[in-house]
Amino acid sequence: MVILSQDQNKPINLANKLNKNTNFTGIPVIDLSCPDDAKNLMVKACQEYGFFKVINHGVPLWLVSELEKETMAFFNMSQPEKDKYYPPNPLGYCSKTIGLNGDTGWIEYLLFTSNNFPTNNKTFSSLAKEYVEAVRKLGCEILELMADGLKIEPKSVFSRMLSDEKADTIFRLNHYPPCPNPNQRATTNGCRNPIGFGEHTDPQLISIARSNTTSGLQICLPDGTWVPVPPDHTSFFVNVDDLLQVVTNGRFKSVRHRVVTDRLKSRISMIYFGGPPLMEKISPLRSLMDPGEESLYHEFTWFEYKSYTYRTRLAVDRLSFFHKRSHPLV
Ligand SMILES: C=C1C[C@]23C[C@@]1(O)CC[C@H]2[C@@]12CC[C@H](O)[C@@](C)(C(=O)O1)[C@H]2[C@@H]3C(=O)O
Ligand SMILES: O=C(O)CCC(=O)C(=O)O
Ligand SMILES: [Fe+2]
Repeated sequence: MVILSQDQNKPINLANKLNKNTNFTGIPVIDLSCPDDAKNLMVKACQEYGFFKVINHGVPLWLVSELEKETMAFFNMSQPEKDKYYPPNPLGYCSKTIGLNGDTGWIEYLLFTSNNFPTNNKTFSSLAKEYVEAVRKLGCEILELMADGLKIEPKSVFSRMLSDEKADTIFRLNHYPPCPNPNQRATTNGCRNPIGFGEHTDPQLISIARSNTTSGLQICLPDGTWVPVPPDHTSFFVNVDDLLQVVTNGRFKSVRHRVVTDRLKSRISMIYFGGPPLMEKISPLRSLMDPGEESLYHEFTWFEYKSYTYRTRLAVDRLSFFHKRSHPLV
């Protein structure tokens, strides 16, 4: 097992010291050029960790690196220039504050929807649009493989929610500047590295992330151990989000994750959040459940879940509010 040393992101091997997760062999890697293997390995990864990396994904690398260049150019602008796109409300530019409920991080970001780009730079907005469309298609392909791997019909049972013209897509460009000053190194929950983005689960169905070569992303394993995700700028990292946990009646796990900053290097990440139409009703899929199996969650619309989410702090376990055992009468 690998965890982070106190000062830096240097991994230290504690496999013999902690008797936890000694069978964690690293982030699952799914090769999309072999769909028959991919669907089974994906289901396993979603059940065990709610997280995996995809390779041979088909998203053109030129598009990814051009968008990264434009993103860097945006964040390299002067603060007054960037502040023209502030406040996010909820879409736009923001620095240090995350959400509206008191969360902060060593981060600045741009948040927008697929057809609502906040800056007036034409190259930047058309690259972002093309990128979001390519990653949305990748998301549909991944969700179809998941349905296939779970042996449920139709294959589009999950992906139709991302391909719907009313799908609630959010796109986020994050910049984590280097954080050299120990006084600014806010720490949380036993994490001794400065926090870029505090721990949370993503509320949507799936999130698809790509970052530059700087490390920082960590995921929480089911036993509570945090493990670093080695960066890979040519691949995508896929998170199971809260809604996918609900529709699979808890078979897939929504992954808790966070980002720590680096002392010297800046980190850029681009994340597509695939949400369904706001009025989509979310509940466990009957076709997936065993005979006699009870639904773990109350039914809700994505609008209800999203509204609740945006009223809560980042680290809150939001799904428990909709869990029948925690709230039998809701
Ligand atoms: C503190 C918050 C930021 C967030 C909305 C929330 O109230 C709780 C969930 C957060 C999150 C996490 C995943 C995505 O980055 C995000 C855009 C989302 O949909 O939920 C953010 C929200 C945000 O940054 O506004
Ligand atoms: O920057 C990252 O890699 C992850 C950020 C994140 O979790 C988010 O934006 O929801
Ligand atoms: Fe996230």
